[in-house]
Amino acid sequence: MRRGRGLHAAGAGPERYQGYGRGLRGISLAVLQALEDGLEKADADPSVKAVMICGENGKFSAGADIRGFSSPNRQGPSLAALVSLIESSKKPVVAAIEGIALGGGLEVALGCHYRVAHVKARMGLPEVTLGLLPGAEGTQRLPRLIGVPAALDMITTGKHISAHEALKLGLVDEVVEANTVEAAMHLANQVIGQPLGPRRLSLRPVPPLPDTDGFLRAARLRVRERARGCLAPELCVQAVRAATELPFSAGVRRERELFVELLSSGQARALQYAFFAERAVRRWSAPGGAASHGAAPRPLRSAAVIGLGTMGRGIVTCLVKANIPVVALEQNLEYLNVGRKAVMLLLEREAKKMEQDAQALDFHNPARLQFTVDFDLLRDVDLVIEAVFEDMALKKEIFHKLSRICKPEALLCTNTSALDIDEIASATSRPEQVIGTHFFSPAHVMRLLEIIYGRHTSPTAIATAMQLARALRKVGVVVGNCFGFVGNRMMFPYVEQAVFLLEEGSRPEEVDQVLEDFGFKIGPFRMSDLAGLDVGWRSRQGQGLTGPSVPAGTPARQRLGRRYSPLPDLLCESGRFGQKSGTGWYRYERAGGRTATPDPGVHSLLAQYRHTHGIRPRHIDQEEILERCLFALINEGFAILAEGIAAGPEHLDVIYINGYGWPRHRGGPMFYAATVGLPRVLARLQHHSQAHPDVPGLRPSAFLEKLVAMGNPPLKEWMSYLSQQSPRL
Ligand SMILES: CCCCCCCCCCCCC[C@H](O)CC(=O)SCCNC(=O)CCNC(=O)[C@H](O)C(C)(C)COP(=O)(O)OP(=O)(O)OC[C@H]1O[C@@H](n2cnc3c(N)ncnc32)[C@H](O)[C@@H]1OP(=O)(O)O
Repeated sequence: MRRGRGLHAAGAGPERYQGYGRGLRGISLAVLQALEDGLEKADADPSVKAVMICGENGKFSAGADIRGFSSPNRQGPSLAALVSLIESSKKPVVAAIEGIALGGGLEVALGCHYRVAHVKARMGLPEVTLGLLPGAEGTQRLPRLIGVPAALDMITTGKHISAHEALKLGLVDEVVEANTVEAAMHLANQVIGQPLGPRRLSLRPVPPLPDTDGFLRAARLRVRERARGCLAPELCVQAVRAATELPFSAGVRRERELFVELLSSGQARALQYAFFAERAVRRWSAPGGAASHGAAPRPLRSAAVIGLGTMGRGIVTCLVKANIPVVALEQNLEYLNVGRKAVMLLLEREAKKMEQDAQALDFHNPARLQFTVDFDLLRDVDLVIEAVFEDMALKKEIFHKLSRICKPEALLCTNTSALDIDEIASATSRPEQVIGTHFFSPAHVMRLLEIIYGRHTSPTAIATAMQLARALRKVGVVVGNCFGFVGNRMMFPYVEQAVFLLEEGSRPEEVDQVLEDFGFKIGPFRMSDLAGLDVGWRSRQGQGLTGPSVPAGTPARQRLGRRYSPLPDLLCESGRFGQKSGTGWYRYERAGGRTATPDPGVHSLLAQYRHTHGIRPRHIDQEEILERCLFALINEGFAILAEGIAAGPEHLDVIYINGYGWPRHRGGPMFYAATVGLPRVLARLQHHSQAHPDVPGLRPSAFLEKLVAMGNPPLKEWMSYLSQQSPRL
């Protein structure tokens, strides 16, 4: 056996090529070149009878180098040419797929005549998640191999499938549990001399459907609806349509045109930014120079959750799914039984979704999941997540108890969406072990975990909380401690603007529509109805903004010298709490219903309100709705960055994409601001601020002003313009 640079060759029998994507950096030009040279050599060498291609380090390939798309003409065409070269080889070529074969990696495998996969391998065409489509002829070969419905599903969702699924679909020829490379070599030896024509996918017809055109039209509508303005899924459908209507070579040309269209759309740039931002936020920094590279997490072998309300139930569910044994605690048996039933129901549902892995959840086993009212059972757990309702006194009481009962190294987390972590930590004797873990509802579904360090939180505690996020398959983002942290703090001015727009003349459904057309999953009013209007009402009462504690004579629409809208309070006072009560900003089919219908009752309440306060309603166009809501949110983002509450704009963007339904193809609010251009964002904020001088949220942040004065630098450089890093970081 000869060994070259990641390239292995056997004399007689199969030639073996290795070297796909060192680590996970994507297919490099060197690998492309090595494969091309090797294939040519193998074809020319009569002693070589077959060829086997495998990956390095147990991974076939993560696909093309995503960072290389900024210079696509260098890498792109040569990958497609390589796939064709493989397919046209006169000797059988077998792919040995271990680990992953994604994107361009799977397209290379599709160029091979046979594919053998390890049982744990995963395959997929995730280009759509990067705003692209499989551009190395994958949209033309895959439907020819597995048919239009299955190919379309893989290409438009980007999902990864298991080796067994791939075998079922006919994507691979064999699945092995032992040595994949040996099995591929064995298969290569067996097929030497067999005709290759039928194995060349480009020569095969696409398997017909009874009504291919109707199927594709329906698919296009379906993906368009799901995509919320993202182009890639729809163009993926068009590329697959080309496979059904055109000869292979014309289909490839169409695929390339569509690829180039996507590449230049701006959405691809946003989605690729989001991909790298999600990885960048894994690196964190905290007070005193502590950072991810210098902090090791503690092991997480067991956990406890306190409080089995909506959040607690979801948190227990994701801990069980992550194989972490859980003690679930409630304050009394009545609440415990209600909570237990709800958790079991959630877990049954999750088990059903997971199908073959359901057994592994084993949640009826008390060693895996135990329900109790006894705090003493928390003595030995590695981690406690308190998830009771937002009441500072209650939380402090619980943390005081925890610091007496739990072992000294236990991580003490509070699931809060706004409360002061330092104040909660002050109730314990070990504030360095206290950290905020802000889960998003439903906690077993939403990917975001906002991790909030307090003044005394130790680097080990932060590292352990990040480890928790990873174990739960969530995106953890480390942020500083302030009211509302990052996500909710940016949300306040956004929602505030939405309500002010209602005062001035808009209707809830108009505002929601504009923001949903922008790409948000749901607009601010539908969102408030879903979350429950009483939550904010209670919080405002607590802050003394509404209710009996407001001093007599306070103007109805003013608090502390700034504009205030009592509209949400009025709704709550009339029993409109959102979905749970059947009425809120919309009306619903029943209490707990989910279908929002514009409510004439709200329209007349608004008319009455404007009349009472002498507001003459005006028509507000879409642009103003967008600008006032989004730029207010972005403006708060700049203030957060300037205060050092987050380490960079990527953190804010990842939080918004994963926790607040911000459209991923717009890259997050700060990326969006960069796309719009900071000078324009500033100018429009100045304009709206002049029109509404009593709204501080519209007053441009000094950091935004500075960035504009510095010539609108690229987002990557923003943080270097802060005169000094905040003491928090
Ligand atoms: C103007 C004229 C133009 C004409 C052109 C016309 C023709 C065009 C032809 C184009 C050919 C297109 C070919 C193909 O269709 C396109 C592609 O292949 S796109 C890439 C598809 N692949 C992916 O999307 C996979 C992305 N990666 C992942 O999903 C995950 O990383 C993983 C592989 C599942 C592994 O997950 P983890 O184990 O959790 O590891 P990480 O995610 O942390 O990754 C580790 C490290 O690796 C980096 N990385 C991973 N994949 C890539 C990649 N494909 N490219 C570059 N870098 C990658 C990742 O960023 C991490 O880096 P770190 O953060 O640690 O620095």
